[in-house]
Parts: sequence; structure tokens; C-alpha cells
Amino acid sequence: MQVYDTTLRDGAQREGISYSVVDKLAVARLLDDFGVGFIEGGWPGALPKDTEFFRRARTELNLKHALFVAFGATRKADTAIDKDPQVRALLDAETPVVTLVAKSDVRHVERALRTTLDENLAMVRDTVAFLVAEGRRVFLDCEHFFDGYHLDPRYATEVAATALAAGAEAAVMCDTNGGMLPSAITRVVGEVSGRLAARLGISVDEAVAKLGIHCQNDTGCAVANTVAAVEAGVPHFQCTANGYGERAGNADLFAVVGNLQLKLGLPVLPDGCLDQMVRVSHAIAEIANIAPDTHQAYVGSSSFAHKAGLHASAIKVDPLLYNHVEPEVVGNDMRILVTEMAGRASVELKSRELGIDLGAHPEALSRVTAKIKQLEAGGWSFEAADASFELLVRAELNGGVTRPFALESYRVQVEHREDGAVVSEATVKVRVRGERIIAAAEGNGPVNALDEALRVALVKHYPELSTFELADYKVRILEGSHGTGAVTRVLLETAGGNGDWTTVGVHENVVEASWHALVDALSYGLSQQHLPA
Ligand SMILES: CC(=O)SCCNC(=O)CCNC(=O)[C@H](O)C(C)(C)COP(=O)(O)OP(=O)(O)OC[C@H]1O[C@@H](n2cnc3c(N)ncnc32)[C@H](O)[C@@H]1OP(=O)(O)O
Ligand SMILES: CC(=O)C(=O)O
Repeated sequence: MQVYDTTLRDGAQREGISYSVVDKLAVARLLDDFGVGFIEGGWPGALPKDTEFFRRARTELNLKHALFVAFGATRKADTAIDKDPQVRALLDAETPVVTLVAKSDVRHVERALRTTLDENLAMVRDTVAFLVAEGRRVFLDCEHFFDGYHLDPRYATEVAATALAAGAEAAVMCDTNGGMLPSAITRVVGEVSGRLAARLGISVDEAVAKLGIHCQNDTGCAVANTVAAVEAGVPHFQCTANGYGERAGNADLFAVVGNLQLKLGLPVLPDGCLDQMVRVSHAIAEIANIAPDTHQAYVGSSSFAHKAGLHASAIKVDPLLYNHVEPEVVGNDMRILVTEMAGRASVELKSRELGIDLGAHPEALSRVTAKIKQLEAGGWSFEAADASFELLVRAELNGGVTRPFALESYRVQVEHREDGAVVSEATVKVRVRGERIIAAAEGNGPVNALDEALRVALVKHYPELSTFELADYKVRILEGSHGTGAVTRVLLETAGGNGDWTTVGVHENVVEASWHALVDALSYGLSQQHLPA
């Protein structure tokens, strides 16, 4: 099998992506870590950045698994092969492999290239033979192959046959417009293998072994189409990391490799590479400056996250009852989400993730489950607020809420001054370890002022509070129902010495909702270091 990656060429054709040369070098290193066999680095001669990439890659990258591939077009119509500067640029890239794109749909030959069908075949023959004579391994991307085959099967096949006869290693059938469905792919691979075998005087098995597949995702079937081609015997498949690519994208490398390796048992990657999948996917997303798709097959952070109570109850018996593969195999993790859809098993498993054995306390387990359902019905959401969930569980186990302080009262005021300045000021009255403390602080908003005042009040007893930082603050207004007013939900992300944690607060009043989330945030952070007084 040949795992051929085109993240740096076709993937870079996605709207919104613009790699620097340094980015491209970093992506190439990651793809090599993942164990792909070929890395198509770009189109030297067309993009100065790609010419520079190949120049630097030669000296700066020492790949363990992959070979570099330069991509370009066949020679121009009516141009001598040794006079075509773009073909020269392909040689100058000094890659062991070159992939050429060629038209295989008669409409494109006649209307886009504006040349004859014979001249197009000559362009393919001359360019492949020239590069092979120069010592390059050559693949031919047959652009619009499936649409071309539908219109004129003889001509589309002839383009592939011409390349193979001239020395190309594979003729890659491209679903350039991405309009195919898996059943059509399977049928065409079978027919083309037969036609090629007859045309080249080889067996059907030998013919299919010379084919490749490249699928765009315009029907949402790129992964399925690629897998269908491989199941039909095609050994060379082209993909991009996270499915990046022109328009709706390409076949996602990670889903294709996961399916081939884990479902069909094909050893497409070198040993020890499959569990790099999540790391490589997310690192490439970071470089591409695209937020990872949390629901992406195999690699998404939600791909093995379970919300339904019934699922969790079976997972408690055996995680594979509700996971299609073991998440660790691809470097992912299973997570249990606790929401209104949770049952006792969800709460028990989630607590176990947090290091608490609620299974040994069935009554507390029932109370927590009931409380979660009741709070979620009122607008609370624990799905993203693990810290608030953990505090709730510990409170049930300890017979009440444990806080590092007791609140007497707080007061916040917002002052709009004559000069236009808006200043918030908060006063808190708390009792800490038997001491009554009154503290005040200003802030750029009411929540910031409350946070500052609370820290002033507590810092003498809990100096580590100064290391906690409010990292993110999200507010959502939840619609009232049955005539009740709207309520506000606040999610607070805090960063501190022990990582990040998220807490939640809900109330009709945004300041009170924020106060709940804030108190949970400080309580949780301190509970990780001190047991509160
Ligand atoms: C299906 C795919 O994704 S293939 C990859 C597509 N990627 C890109 O296009 C990105 C890089 N492209 C570029 O930088 C530019 O388009 C270039 C440098 C390749 C060409 O730029 P220009 O010379 O200005 O031409 P332009 O882009 O307008 O048109 C493409 C030319 O290539 C010709 N051409 C298209 N496909 C082929 C082919 N397979 N073989 C030979 N020539 C081809 C066209 O007929 C046209 O020729 P013309 O200028 O004589 O009319
Ligand atoms: C070559 C290519 O990217 C395509 O035909 O889609």
C-alpha cells in the first residue's frame, strides 16, 4: 500500500490556509512521524514558496519514513519538453518522486487546454518519459478521471495507459469535482482494470495494482470513496491531514488510515505510528490555524465522549460495548459527560475519572445523579464544568459544601462618571478560619471587582490564590420557559499551578451567576492544594 499525503499541496488549496515555508517544514516533519510514505510538498516553479520549501527540505529534513514528491503539470501544449520551464522546475526540486497532473476528460482537453486529444496524450507521454529518463519515479494524477470516464471511457483509460506505458508507476484516478459515490468508484475501478489489462497486455490484477485514488469531498464521501477504491484493489491512495483541501476538502488521511488499518486489517503505516494520530492531527491544525474539529472521526476530542446514561451503563461493563475501537490505539481518550442525560453509571464513571469512587457510596451516587438532573433542568450545565461537578460530588460525600471561607455578604456597584469612565467596585465580608474580613477592590467590570475583592480578603490565609488567573469567561443567556424570566449561565475557566479547570454558575442575575462560578473556581483550585478549613 502507498500512503500518499497531499496536505502541503491540495490541502493548502483550502480557503483560509496560508503556510509559511517554516510551517510547511513543520507539517512535513509531523506527517513523517505519522508514517506516510509520500509527502507532496507543493508545486515548485508555480509558487516561489514551494520552490523554497524543496530547497530547504533537502538539507533541513531527514525523513524517517516518507519520500518527498514535487507536483506539477504535464508540459504545455505545442511546447518542446526541454523548453518548458515548469517541467525544469520539477527537476530542480530534486525530489525522488514527481506527480504530474493531466487532463483525462475530453471536455477539459478541448475547452480548458484548448488542444487536441492526441496532443494531450503526447504531453503525458513526453513528460512522463522525460522525468523517468532523468531518474524520477513518476505518478500521474488523471484529473476529472471519473467524470471523463463517464463521458468517454476509452479516452480516460487511454490517458492512464499512456502514462503507464511511458514509465509512470501509478495512474491516479482523481474525483476532482468530488461528485462520486462509493458504488460508482467500485464499478469504475473494476471496469478500468479490465480495460487497462487489455490495452497493456497484462493481467487484471497487475492493472489494478497500477492504479491510485484521489477523492475530493463534495458529496461528503471522500473517505468512503477512497476506502471503496482500496477494497477494489487500488494500492495507492492520496489524502490530506484533517481532510483539508479545495472547496469541501479531500479524503481525511486520519479517517482513511484508521479505517484501512483497524477495519480492513491492512498494515498501511509502519509499526508504532498509528497512536500518533491525534497528536499529529491537532499539531497540523494548530499550524494551519484552524480550530480542530471536535467531532472529527478518530481524532476529535468528542470522538470517544459519551453522554447518554444508557451508553455509560454498558461502558461500565466493557468500554468496547460503545466504542468502535479502543481510543488509545489512535492516541485518543474516552470521556464520560455528565449532563441531564446522565444515569447513575455516567456519574460513577465520571467520578472515577476524577479519582473518586462513588461506586462504594450508592446513596451518594443516587443523590448526585438526582441533583445533576434537577440543576440541569434549571439551566446548569456540568458537561464542560468538571470542577463544579467534582465539588458537588465531594460535598455529597462529605455531607455538605466545603468552602475555604464563609460568605457574610458581597456588594458591587458600577459607577459611570462625568468624564465617561466606568468603574466597578466590590466589597466582600467573609469569615476565614474564624477571622472576619472585610475587603474592597476596584475592577474593570463587576465580576473582575468581585474577584479582586475576594482575593484581597483571602490571600493572607491562602497565598497560593495569587497564582490563579481567570483564563476565560463565557456568558450565555438561557431563554425563560413557561413564563419564567431568562436565566444567565456563566462558565469560568481558571488557570493555576495544577492546570486549568472550569466552573459553572447559574442565576437570573449575571453577577450572582458569576459569583457562583467564581467561588467554585477558587474553592476547587485551593482544594487541589489544601483541604479547606
Ligand atoms: C485539480 C488540482 O487541484 S490541480 C492543482 C491546481 N493548483 C494550482 O492551480 C495552484 C498553482 N497554480 C499556479 O500558480 C498557476 O495557476 C500556474 C503557475 C500553474 C499557471 O499560471 P498561469 O501561467 O498564469 O496560467 P493560468 O493559471 O491562468 O492557466 C493555467 C494554464 O495551464 C494550462 N494547463 C492546465 N492544466 C494543464 C495540464 N495538466 N498540463 C499542461 N498545461 C495545463 C492551462 O491550459 C493554462 O494554459 P494557458 O495559460 O496557455 O491558457
Ligand atoms: C489532482 C487533484 O488535486 C485533483 O484532481 O483533484
